[in-house]
Amino acid sequence: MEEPLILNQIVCARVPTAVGEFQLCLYTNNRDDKEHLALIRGDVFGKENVPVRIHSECFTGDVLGSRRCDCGEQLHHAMEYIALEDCGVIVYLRQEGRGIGLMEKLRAYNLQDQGMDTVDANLALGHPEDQREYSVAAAILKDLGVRSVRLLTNNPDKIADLESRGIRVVERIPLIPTIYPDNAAYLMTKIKRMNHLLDAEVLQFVHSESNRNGNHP
Ligand SMILES: Nc1nc2c(ncn2[C@@H]2O[C@H](COP(=O)(O)OP(=O)(O)OP(=O)(O)O)[C@@H](O)[C@H]2O)c(=O)[nH]1
Ligand SMILES: [Zn+2]
Repeated sequence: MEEPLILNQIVCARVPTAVGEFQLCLYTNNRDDKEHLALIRGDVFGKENVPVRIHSECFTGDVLGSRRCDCGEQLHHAMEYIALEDCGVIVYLRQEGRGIGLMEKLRAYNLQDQGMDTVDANLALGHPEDQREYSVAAAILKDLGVRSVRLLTNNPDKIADLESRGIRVVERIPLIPTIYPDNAAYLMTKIKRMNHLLDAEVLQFVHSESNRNGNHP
């Protein structure tokens, strides 16, 4: 049986950003050697209906603004949303590349440039389509005293996983991506093969964009 998860909050520091000030708290745990993070606005302890984003690290999207995916935009939308509410948490999980790491994600990108979609590229490299789980995220939310969440996500598996770990998700807040020629096929795959909850209009737009650009997602 798996060892019980032990989580330690090591340090928190003030981070002023373009959308105001946050506290950034760093956690260690006994399951992996990653420094998982919580970016916190306001007093969330004991609160219900807290806006929460569980974000998986994407160096290319989050730092470089890559348009292969919608990660960078999702992170910034979540920060803006939480700033407007003046309350909320972004749990930043260091599970780069849906858990396969940056090296393998870059290999997967090369396979995608040869015509595979994001799911088949992972499978071709010997990885599951999604290697993530959210035990550390749930433990961080419990550590912060968050009682129920309004989750910023399009991923139904993330909601189910969190709920199975005792986090009450009272609402889903959709994240609507900007569609570019470089991410249209990728978004379509997320809708069709990963059950992501993107609106019908987005689906239609993705269709017309990918047809216009001759892509076949
Ligand atoms: N292996 C792999 N990982 C990717 C690819 N594109 C983005 N990622 C990673 O996918 C993770 C984000 O997952 P997404 O599928 O974009 O979104 P999600 O977290 O499942 O769902 P949302 O909450 O709606 O954002 C990050 O860790 C990215 O590094 C890809 O083509 N291949
Ligand atoms: Zn990304």
